[in-house]
Amino acid sequence: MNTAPFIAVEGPIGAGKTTLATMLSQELGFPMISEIVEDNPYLDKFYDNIEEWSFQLEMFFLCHRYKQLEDTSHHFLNEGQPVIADYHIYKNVIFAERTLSEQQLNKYRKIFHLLTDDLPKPNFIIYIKASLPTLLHRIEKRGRPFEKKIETSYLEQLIADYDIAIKQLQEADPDLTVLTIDGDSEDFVLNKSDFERIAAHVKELIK
Ligand SMILES: Nc1ncnc2c1ncn2[C@@H]1O[C@H](COP(=O)(O)OP(=O)(O)OP(=O)(O)O)[C@@H](O)[C@H]1O
Ligand SMILES: Nc1nc(=O)c2ncn([C@H]3C[C@H](O)[C@@H](CO)O3)c2[nH]1
Repeated sequence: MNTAPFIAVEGPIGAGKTTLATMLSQELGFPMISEIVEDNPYLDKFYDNIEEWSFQLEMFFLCHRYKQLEDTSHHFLNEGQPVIADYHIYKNVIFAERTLSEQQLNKYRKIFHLLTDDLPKPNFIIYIKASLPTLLHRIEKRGRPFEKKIETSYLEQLIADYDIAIKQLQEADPDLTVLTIDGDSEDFVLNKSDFERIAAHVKELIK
């Protein structure tokens, strides 16, 4: 079990996870681990045809995150070095439940548990909640070509899935601290005082 702070920034697609995790990593001086996007060979295909490519994509994310968290455990957390990540490993399940068929999901769950049960889990989650218009605006602003195919209904479902999942994680682990940020009203990119308030809150929590 890791005792050093392990912070995960979470929230639906485009909520600002990577942006906030990067800013906090600089502010706190913690190394950051970040998910693979541009070099992911399946994302483009997946958004073209979710049914056809979901198993490949979910397995790709799972294997990539597994390796990253194993390395993080060896090199940082086991050495008492705090870490910040722009994802929580449970994100795999949130997406898999939304994208896989029942049969695929049964197989996936077994592999997920085999791979992740003994991995270090974050003791802090910064959950960026944001509404559909905010997410659509940020995804458009970021301009990844393959994300132009994202359906509004998919995003809407993920917003609801995230609320449920964060609650479940909290209920399952009394030692987990969740800091929820209103991504619609708090603008940590353009408003310096918003970021300073979030950073001060995080510093207080991990003291
Ligand atoms: N609080 C904010 N105010 C304004 N713009 C923001 C804010 N947070 C993020 N952005 C912008 O929104 C876009 C998406 O942010 P980012 O890539 O950090 O999201 P993400 O949650 O990591 O996305 P993904 O789920 O795809 O990994 C970026 O262009 C970023 O600059
Ligand atoms: N299906 C699916 N499963 C995941 O575990 C997952 N993690 C991230 N993503 C998508 C969201 C962004 O478009 C892009 C970058 O975060 O990748 C995922 N998609």
